[in-house]
Amino acid sequence: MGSPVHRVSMGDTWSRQVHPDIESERYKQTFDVERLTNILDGGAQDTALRRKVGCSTTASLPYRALSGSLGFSLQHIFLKALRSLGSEEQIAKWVPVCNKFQIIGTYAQTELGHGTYLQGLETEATYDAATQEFVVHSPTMTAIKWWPGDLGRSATHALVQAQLICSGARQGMHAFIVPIRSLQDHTPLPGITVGDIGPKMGLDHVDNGFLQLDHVRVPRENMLSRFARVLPDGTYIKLGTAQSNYLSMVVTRVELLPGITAELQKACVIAIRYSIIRHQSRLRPSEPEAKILDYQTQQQKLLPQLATAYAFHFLARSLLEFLHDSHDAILDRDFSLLPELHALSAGLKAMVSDFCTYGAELCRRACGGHGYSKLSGLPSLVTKVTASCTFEGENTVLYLQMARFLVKSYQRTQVSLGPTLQRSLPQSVAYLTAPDLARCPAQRAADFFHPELYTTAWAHVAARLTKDSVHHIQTLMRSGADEHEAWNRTTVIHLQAAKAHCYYVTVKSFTEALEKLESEPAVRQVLRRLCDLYALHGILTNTGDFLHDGFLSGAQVDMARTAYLDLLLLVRKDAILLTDAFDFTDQCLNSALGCYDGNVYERLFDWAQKSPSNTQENPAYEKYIRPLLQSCRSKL
Ligand SMILES: CCCCCCCCCCCCC/C=C/C(=O)SCCNC(=O)CCNC(=O)[C@H](O)C(C)(C)COP(=O)(O)OP(=O)(O)OC[C@H]1O[C@@H](n2cnc3c(N)ncnc32)[C@H](O)[C@@H]1OP(=O)(O)O
Ligand SMILES: Cc1cc2nc3c(=O)[nH]c(=O)nc-3n(C[C@H](O)[C@H](O)[C@H](O)COP(=O)(O)OP(=O)(O)OC[C@H]3O[C@@H](n4cnc5c(N)ncnc54)[C@H](O)[C@@H]3O)c2cc1C
Repeated sequence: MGSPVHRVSMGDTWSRQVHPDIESERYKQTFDVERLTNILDGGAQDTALRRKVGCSTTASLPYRALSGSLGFSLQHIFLKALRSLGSEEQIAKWVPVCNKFQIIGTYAQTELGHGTYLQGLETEATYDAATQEFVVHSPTMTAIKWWPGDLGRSATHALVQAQLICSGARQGMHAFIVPIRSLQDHTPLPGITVGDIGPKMGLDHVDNGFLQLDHVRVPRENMLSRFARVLPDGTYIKLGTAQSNYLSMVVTRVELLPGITAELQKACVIAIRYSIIRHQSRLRPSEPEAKILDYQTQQQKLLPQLATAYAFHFLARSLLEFLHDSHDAILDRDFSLLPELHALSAGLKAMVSDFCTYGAELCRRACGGHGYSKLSGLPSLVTKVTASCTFEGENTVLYLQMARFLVKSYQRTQVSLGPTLQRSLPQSVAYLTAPDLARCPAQRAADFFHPELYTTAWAHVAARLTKDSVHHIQTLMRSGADEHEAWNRTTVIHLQAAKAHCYYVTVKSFTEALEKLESEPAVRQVLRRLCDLYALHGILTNTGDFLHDGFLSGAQVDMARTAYLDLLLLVRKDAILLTDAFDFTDQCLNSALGCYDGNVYERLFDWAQKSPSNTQENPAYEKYIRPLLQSCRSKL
């Protein structure tokens, strides 16, 4: 019995019955799907709430909970920046008008010439004490704000990140609320040149725009002043750190994780359901054509992606909890947790978006020709999730921020060892001072089904790569390179260390989530297999890192592979139920391949016949085809 949300439509006959191939996969329930959905949502009441407010999937709830009715849009990012960087008075003034959509906000930071390097942003906000205003200006063409979402046609206000100039000095990047369109007729205000940046790879529903500012004046009160203030006479009061005004990016990177993960979850649902319906070739000449999910290579393509989608769900939840636990302290200017929060938000946003993009494309390719059809829902999903590798911070740059944190944490262990250091090292890098196993203790394949064993293995590799990167820098500096050159010539190793650390954090958060499921043995067992699969898949796709110093032997890699291949068979049995638990509606999936009832071919044919090219006159016939055919006939 499917969950309530999945009553199949009462349309055509084929849409009234669930395809027997899918039905048979749901018949053998080894765990309660609805219970798993509840766990993903955070409880049965949360599932009911989500279904009631129309959230499409379990990943939506953290979003909705965070952003209220706004969903994840630029208005949400504008609001988040306001709450992070604004004073209580500014929050009280601007949040209500945002929530009532009396204004439409966007977050305008990136410029034509700079996106990553924030210290290079050129937009200026010069304080004029005579009028107590800031003059916000684009001094060069490369200073034009470029990319902000909803700026092209929609936004009425922009949160403009600009270099503050006051007290005769440049004070660095600060945030200013700048009205850009009239609330009466939506026309650009004086000094504002605004428009759309043109066609993009995807996300066509978002009007990314440009904004050129020509000496636009805004009142002193429009500089967000939680972490810095400008007094009426122009005196600059610093209340935070140089990077305090970067806080809203930290928050957004964390809050994007559920939405990015949902794209991989959707891709898995579509590709796995399709792989049950699609029969192609024969496993044995004497048998009927096989479900393609029964081929080990198809399992190898899709099931680690399913495991990743679950791993990232629990990772996102863990990081959201860390954000909630630390955010209030940071707003109160206790920045002790900010370095770790920044490093985690940067590195994990990079990893989640990288792997969700890779996984979504793998799911698309695993559907063969129909995966290339837009009717599958996969091409637009891939182009959408691809954007997340760039927006909110380009991934390489963000991995390097994580690496910077690892290097600094390790260098602290080099200067002073002892119990006080162990306590003071941030929790996510505590393994840097933990006693390190030189060799993996595994004696047989089954040993790799122990979370402690593979978590330790990942910690070992992350620690080794971090140490390698530090030693590489030190070697280069001993040979005469300065710190900047040494850093740059080590960034390839930094990236390896950051990625291994992110994998370790993900495995750890998944195992910790499982520890809380003692009262759900059946669900816990199926999730445990996914955790095992995620960890072992990572080891087997990075065996070099584990073999490098002999931590794993070749024989042990063979054991891990045996365990992994056995897991594929076990997870395959529950694959459909695990995709059902994400609780996507057919409408949300928007896929002829991924519908709950599995009637793929009927939908493909029905949707194809309804596509515009089949419902409108053929524009090419009169102009090209008929003249061509006639001219060829006349020559016969
Ligand atoms: C798939 C779809 C899913 C969802 C569906 C929704 C679809 C529609 C919605 C789409 C939403 C997208 C909206 C997108 C918005 C944007 O893209 S906004 C713009 C984002 N831009 C960036 O992220 C810029 C990236 N660059 C930076 O963050 C910084 O320039 C830098 C790279 C971090 C460098 O910083 P900088 O100060 O220049 O120098 P460093 O020397 O590296 O750092 C100095 C110290 O500061 C610390 N630090 C850096 N950043 C932060 C931070 N954010 N918070 C706290 N601390 C920070 C850094 O660690 C250094 O500290 P020490 O090591 O102690 O010195
Ligand atoms: C769909 C989409 C929506 C967006 N929405 C917004 C928005 O709403 N508001 C907003 O302000 N911005 C937005 N952006 C802009 C986005 O934040 C920037 O594009 C992003 O931060 C990357 O910066 P960049 O474009 O300058 O890339 P660059 O930094 O120029 O990247 C180009 C290459 O340079 C490399 N590189 C750069 N610096 C370094 C370094 N220090 N070390 C090593 N390699 C480096 C990068 O790794 C990359 O390979 C959006 C972008 C997209 C694609």
